[in-house]
Amino acid sequence: DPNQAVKEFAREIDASYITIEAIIGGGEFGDVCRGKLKVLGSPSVEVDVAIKTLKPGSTDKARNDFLTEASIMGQFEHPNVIFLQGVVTRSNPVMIITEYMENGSLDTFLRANDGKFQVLQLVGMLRGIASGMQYLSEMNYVHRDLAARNVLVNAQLVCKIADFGLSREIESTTEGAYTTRFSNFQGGKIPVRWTAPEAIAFRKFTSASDVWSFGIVVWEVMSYGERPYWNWSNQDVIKSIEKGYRLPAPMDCPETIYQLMLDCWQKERTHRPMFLSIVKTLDKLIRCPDTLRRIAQNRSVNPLSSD
Ligand SMILES: NC(=O)c1cccc(Nc2nccc(Nc3c(Cl)ccc4c3OCO4)n2)c1
Repeated sequence: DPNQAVKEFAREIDASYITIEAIIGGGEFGDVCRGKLKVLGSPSVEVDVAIKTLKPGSTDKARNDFLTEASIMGQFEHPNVIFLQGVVTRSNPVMIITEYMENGSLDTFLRANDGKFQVLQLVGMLRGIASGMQYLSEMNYVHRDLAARNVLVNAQLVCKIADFGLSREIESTTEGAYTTRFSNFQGGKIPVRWTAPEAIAFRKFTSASDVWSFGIVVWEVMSYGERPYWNWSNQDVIKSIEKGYRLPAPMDCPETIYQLMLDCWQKERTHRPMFLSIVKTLDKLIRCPDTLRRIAQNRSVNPLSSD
């Protein structure tokens, strides 16, 4: 029962403890705002928070789907997973309150800062994402939609996994991130260019398919937010991957990081690394920066050409 779950895993916050300061984004259910939350027990102390509001007049199903994200988020506690402060459900609008991530979503942040970070900073972001995903996989949570757009960045460049729940933000364009392959989400709006072949073909979503998506996130980060497979159609992406094509190394990408991507994109899911080993690999590269000096060749071959 979604209402029971949100009571069990999410603290009820009185709306009088919340001050909304600005609208910073929008989503499927309503606005995303920046604001302040009075700290319980010390009302003169306030913390920065992000506030997701459910647009008034939403159906009970939309309310349940909206609050499912909070029920899931409320079960997690990890430095690389977005922290839930609580929910407002006893007054309108219904709200989800989380820690505030100053730099917003990772894809937008990277595009706005193209070329501005050292490789070591980019690898540090990836290490955080892998660590958050290792924790979620240990909690037996399969994300199904790991992508740079669903990772948030704070002022210290710490990356945290966000966007939990059954429903998914639905892209407006047909060729957006999500494509309908089945009638409802349990296989429905699939973000094809981030999704492992077995999950596309027969809905086999596992932590190993999340590892495939992580490989695409690595490519997105090293490409400063480039769109995976550029403007290719989703069908061309599926056909090319089936023929063995893989994304080329981004410009100036270390050989070891490109090899990690290729490992995550093994066709056989049992041959892909686990998140635990990915974190260890990234830790070794960060401890020995010389291993990041050798740059991968930036070659690309058109996979659909007849030859
Ligand atoms: N354009 C933006 O959305 C934006 C811009 C700048 C900073 C943030 N920052 C930001 N920080 C934390 C969370 C979110 N968004 C978010 C998510 Cl992803 C899931 C659930 C939830 C949220 O807020 C409250 O409940 N955002 C978001």
